[in-house]
Amino acid sequence: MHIQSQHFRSIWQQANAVYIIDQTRLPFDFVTVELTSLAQICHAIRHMQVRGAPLIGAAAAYGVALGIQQDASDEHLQAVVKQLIATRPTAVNLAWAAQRMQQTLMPLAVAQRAAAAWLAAQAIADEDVAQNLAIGQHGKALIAEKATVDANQAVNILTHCNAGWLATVDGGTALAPIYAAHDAGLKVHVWVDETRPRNQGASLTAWELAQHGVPHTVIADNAGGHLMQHGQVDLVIVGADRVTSQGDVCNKIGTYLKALAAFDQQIPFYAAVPTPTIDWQIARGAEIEIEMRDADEVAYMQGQTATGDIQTVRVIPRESPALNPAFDVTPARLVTGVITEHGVFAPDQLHALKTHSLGD
Ligand SMILES: CSC[C@@H](O)[C@@H](O)C(=O)COP(=O)(O)O
Repeated sequence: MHIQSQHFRSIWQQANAVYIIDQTRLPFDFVTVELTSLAQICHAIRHMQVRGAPLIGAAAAYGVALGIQQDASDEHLQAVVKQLIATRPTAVNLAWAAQRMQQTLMPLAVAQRAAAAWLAAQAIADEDVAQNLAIGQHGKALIAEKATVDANQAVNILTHCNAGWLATVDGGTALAPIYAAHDAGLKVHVWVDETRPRNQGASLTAWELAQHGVPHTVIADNAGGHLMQHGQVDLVIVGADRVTSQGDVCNKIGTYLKALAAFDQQIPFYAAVPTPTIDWQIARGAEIEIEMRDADEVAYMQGQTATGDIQTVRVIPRESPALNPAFDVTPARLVTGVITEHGVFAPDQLHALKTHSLGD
């Protein structure tokens, strides 16, 4: 069976447990995991069994629900929220979702909170799916504009990291317009950046696109600029972990270099994000905390041997240190537009969304 977003969400609740797809096992094994405690949710977020800004937001919401089942007092609820927010610093959806859970639950009687928490988490998950569907429709129009130049030629879209349905509850952000265009019969082809060090592009985006039947090619992270120079990229669409109020885009490390090359080649560069990814508290991308992850993620790579075994191998000298900043910031001046569930906005027009999102 081809596994597509319509068969699975990337996270779901059943009885008093939460289920996820273990993304550290893809593309080789499709494994679902049952999580029954706050500690297990925190571990899954930290170790990237679940990852992607919208998905870790939803995971945090379900984590609050799991964390308060035995004790829903004010003190414990606040401690649970704090613990979840500490798991990863950069994607703002995590703090947004945990804080929204707290704001929803605090006014309720303590005895009502455990049950209400499941409903509140479910609402966050459902909203994410609806937002991504809308992003898909708005972004599809941008792809369709490119397709009208020559309907027989595929529109070539470059993406970085994984911002597909696996990075969200369902539907994806950067991949939502691509799925919508492909499903509507438009010819698309996706250049998939491998996205070292964790290879979310090579392992996850490529897997998703293959399952969905979307034509794509995996490229080394360094190939994008060359392809742009040779007219082989029509537009770039990436996701984001946080977008500031003035439109600076924080996304997986390496995104900035793609934006620079796209700008130089006058290729449109879009970030696709649901509004919970916009941080209205921060104007400048320099204010965002960039997660520094374990250097071993750079020093080692995981792969499958010809006989099917999964192996982890070291790829740098034993004596060489490594550094692993997980995200970078693309300044607003390099960003053509931000594709949201409410439409496409130039970075300097994003503020028009503020009342919308805060009112949500
Ligand atoms: C949809 S989130 C934006 C993505 O492009 C990407 O940066 C991302 O998935 C976050 O990275 P990860 O470190 O895998 O959680």
